[in-house]
Amino acid sequence: MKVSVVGCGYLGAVHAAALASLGHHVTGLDTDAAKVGRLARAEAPFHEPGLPALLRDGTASGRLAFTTDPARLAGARVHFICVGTPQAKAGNGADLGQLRRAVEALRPHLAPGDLVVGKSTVPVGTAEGVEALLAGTGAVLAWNPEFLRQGTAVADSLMPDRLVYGLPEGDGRRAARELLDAVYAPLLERGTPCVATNFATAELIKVAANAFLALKLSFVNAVGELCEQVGADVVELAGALGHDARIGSRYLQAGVGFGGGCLPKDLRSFRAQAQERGVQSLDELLSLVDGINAAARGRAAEAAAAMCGGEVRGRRITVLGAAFKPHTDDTRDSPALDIALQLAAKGALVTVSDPQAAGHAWLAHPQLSFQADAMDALRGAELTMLLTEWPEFTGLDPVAVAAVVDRAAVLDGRNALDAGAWRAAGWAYRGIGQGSGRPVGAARTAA
Ligand SMILES: NC(=O)C1=CN([C@@H]2O[C@H](COP(=O)(O)OP(=O)(O)OC[C@H]3O[C@@H](n4cnc5c(N)ncnc54)[C@H](O)[C@@H]3O)[C@@H](O)[C@H]2O)C=CC1
Ligand SMILES: O=C(O)[C@H]1O[C@H](OP(=O)(O)OP(=O)(O)OC[C@H]2O[C@@H](n3ccc(=O)[nH]c3=O)[C@H](O)[C@@H]2O)[C@H](O)[C@@H](O)[C@@H]1O
Repeated sequence: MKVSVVGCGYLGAVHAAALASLGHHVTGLDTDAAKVGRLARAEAPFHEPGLPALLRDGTASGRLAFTTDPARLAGARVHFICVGTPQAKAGNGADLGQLRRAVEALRPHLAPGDLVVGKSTVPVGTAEGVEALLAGTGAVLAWNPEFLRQGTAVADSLMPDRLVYGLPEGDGRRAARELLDAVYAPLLERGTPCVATNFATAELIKVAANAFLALKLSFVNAVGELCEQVGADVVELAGALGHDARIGSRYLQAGVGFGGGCLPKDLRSFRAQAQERGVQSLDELLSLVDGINAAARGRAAEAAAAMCGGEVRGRRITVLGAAFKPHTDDTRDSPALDIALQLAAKGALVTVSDPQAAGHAWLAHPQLSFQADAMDALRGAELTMLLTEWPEFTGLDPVAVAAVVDRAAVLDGRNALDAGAWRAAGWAYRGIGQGSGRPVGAARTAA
């Protein structure tokens, strides 16, 4: 089938390439000419494992093209809208400007019977507004939220846990369902569960899923704070909770909290939606989740000060990680960068290393020093902080690292290092939420 994808960022570029791999003819549209240029040359404009191969295959097959010209979307039967819905500059709500402009640009090129499919994450009620914008075109609207994670976006797109269809009331409902089923036929044939519902439920499923993940993370991080005070270990506690199938072990990795372009802004948008409709309990719950997450970053900065003897001013601190999580170059609302900036603001001499995100981060934050190579970044460090658990960092040899730092003290902000191995190599190791009873700040000088 001929389909279009409007907005080719972290979601849209992967969606376009994945649809081409399913056999569809895909044209991707973006307003960013540089991004379109790279995609048209089958180059991924950001780091996403598996995407370069998918782009190369799609381009070579002649089924994948990219453009900045909305007129080239005419003739496609299904149009996926994947533009950004960031947090508005003022308040917690989402900024829907990209969405409105994308629909307006697409509108003149729609034909009766076309299906427009919203994939962007939006506040409840948005689809109804988009439907009104499409009036007179003869096109039908559906909302099909996306659940992919950056870093595993290709696999998540091709093997999702479920599909959600928000379908219109009335005449267009059956046609919308049939077209979506045709687009996702290979996934449905494999037995992927599909939930077909109305617009409002589909919109809320998406934000509720992200808010629930955030809730789980803030829960374990708040419990971790108590663990630290009483000599308990949140890693062991979370492992034990995870054995209970009703709780599950995923999203219980305690540390410096969640970040990225979605969980934080979706949590706040959901809050704004609850607030607008007077659902105070949900508003307050989400506000606590957000507050606990912000506090986790502050506590990591405080722990760093404690490990430096109470004061970070003038101390050389190496931060391992700039991306909001491993396997992406995305630094949007990154806990690692936030903590690095908090420490730099207090006068620490911060050097950051990241296998993929250092370039982005350096452009935005010239007050931090960056080193591409982790060992170079660690040379002379008085405190090492692991804040993004890239395998390049968790696989570091603590003996080799101890030989290049000034003080062998490490704060493991993701509880991802082998604590026993680091301690055995002479390191003062501290994990977040791990109240081992060891005196904080008792860093041993490297041999
Ligand atoms: N990043 C992710 O892992 C996921 C994102 N989402 C949702 O998907 C949406 C997009 O997110 P990202 O891809 O992360 O954002 P992004 O900022 O990486 O991508 C948005 C793209 O849309 C383009 N754009 C803006 N206005 C446009 C217009 N009028 N016409 C054509 N292109 C336009 C931008 O240039 C940019 O390339 C958001 O609603 C997000 O919440 C949902 C699931 C996963
Ligand atoms: O709407 C979105 O954009 C996406 O948001 C998240 O995906 P993503 O932001 O790519 O990243 P996650 O893997 O969910 O991680 C989010 C944050 O939580 C942190 N995290 C995750 C898991 C964990 O156990 N502990 C933890 O601190 C990560 O380090 C990261 O900062 C959701 O997992 C996706 O389902 C959703 O589609």
